[in-house]
Amino acid sequence: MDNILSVQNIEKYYGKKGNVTKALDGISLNIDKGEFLGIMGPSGSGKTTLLNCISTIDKVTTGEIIVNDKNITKMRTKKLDKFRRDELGFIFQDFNLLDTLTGYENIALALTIQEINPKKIDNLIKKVAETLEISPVLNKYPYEMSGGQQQRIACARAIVTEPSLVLADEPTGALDSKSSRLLLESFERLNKELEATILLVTHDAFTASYANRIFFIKDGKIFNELVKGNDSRKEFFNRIIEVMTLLGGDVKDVF
Ligand SMILES: Nc1ncnc2c1ncn2[C@@H]1O[C@H](COP(=O)(O)OP(=O)(O)OP(=O)(O)O)[C@@H](O)[C@H]1O
Repeated sequence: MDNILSVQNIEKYYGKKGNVTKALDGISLNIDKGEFLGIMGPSGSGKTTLLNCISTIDKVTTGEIIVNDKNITKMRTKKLDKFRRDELGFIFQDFNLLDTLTGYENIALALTIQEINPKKIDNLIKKVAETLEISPVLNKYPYEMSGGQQQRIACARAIVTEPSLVLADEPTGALDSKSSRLLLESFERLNKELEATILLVTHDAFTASYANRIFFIKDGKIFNELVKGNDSRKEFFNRIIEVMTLLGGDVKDVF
C-alpha cells in the first residue's frame, strides 16, 4: 500500500512560559492511499489541533508530518500554499461556500485556479455531482439549497481536484440525521469508487462508524485504535461505543 500520510511523534504546545498547554503529546500515525480514517476523542483532547497541523493551518512544536513524500513541517509559506491547493481537500462544519456563486461555480473555483480548461472542468464537475447526487442543485445558489445539499457541494469542491488527502472536521456537525446519513454515504462512495483517502475528525460514534479505522485520542495521546475489518457498520458502531465508554464516564457527557 502507498503511504499518503505519516505523522511522526508530533508535539504541539500552546501559550508561553508559565501558561503552557500541551495539546498534542507524541502522536504517531500512518494512512495508506484509499483509507478512510476517523479521529475521535473527548472535547479538548487535541482532535482539531491534530487536523490543523496536518492541514498546515498550524505548526507542530516538534516531530514531523509527511504527506505524499513531502515533509510539510519543513516547508516554507509559498510552497505550503501550493501544497495545500494541489494535495489537500477541506470540508468544514460550516460549509464555507461563497454565497454569490452557484453550486457549480463554487465547485469550479478550485479548478479554475489550477487553470484547467473549461471542457475538462465541466466533465469533472458532472462526474463528482453524480457521485454525490447533487446534479439537480448545481445551478442553485447556496441560500436556495438545504444544509445537506450545501455540505455535499462543499464535499464536491473538496474532492474535485482529486487531492491526495481529504480532511474533514465534524462535517456532519450542522446536519440533521437524514442529511448526515446522505453525506456519510457520499463519503463512503468517494472512498470506494473514487479511491479518495479521507481523514475525518468527529466526536460522533455514528459518523465514525463509516470509517474503516479509528484512532481515539485523549489528553493529546493516542489511546486506542479500532479496525473495522469484516464487521458490519452496526457491529463497528457497537465497538466504538465500548471504547468511548472505556475512555471515561457517560458516553453522552464525554463526547
Ligand atoms: N490557540 C490556542 N491557544 C491555547 N490553547 C489552545 C489553542 N487551541 C487549542 N488549545 C488547547 O489545546 C487543547 C486541545 O484543543 P483542540 O481544539 O485540539 O481539542 P478538540 O479535541 O478538537 O476539542 P473539541 O472537540 O471541543 O473541538 C485544549 O486544551 C485547548 O484548550
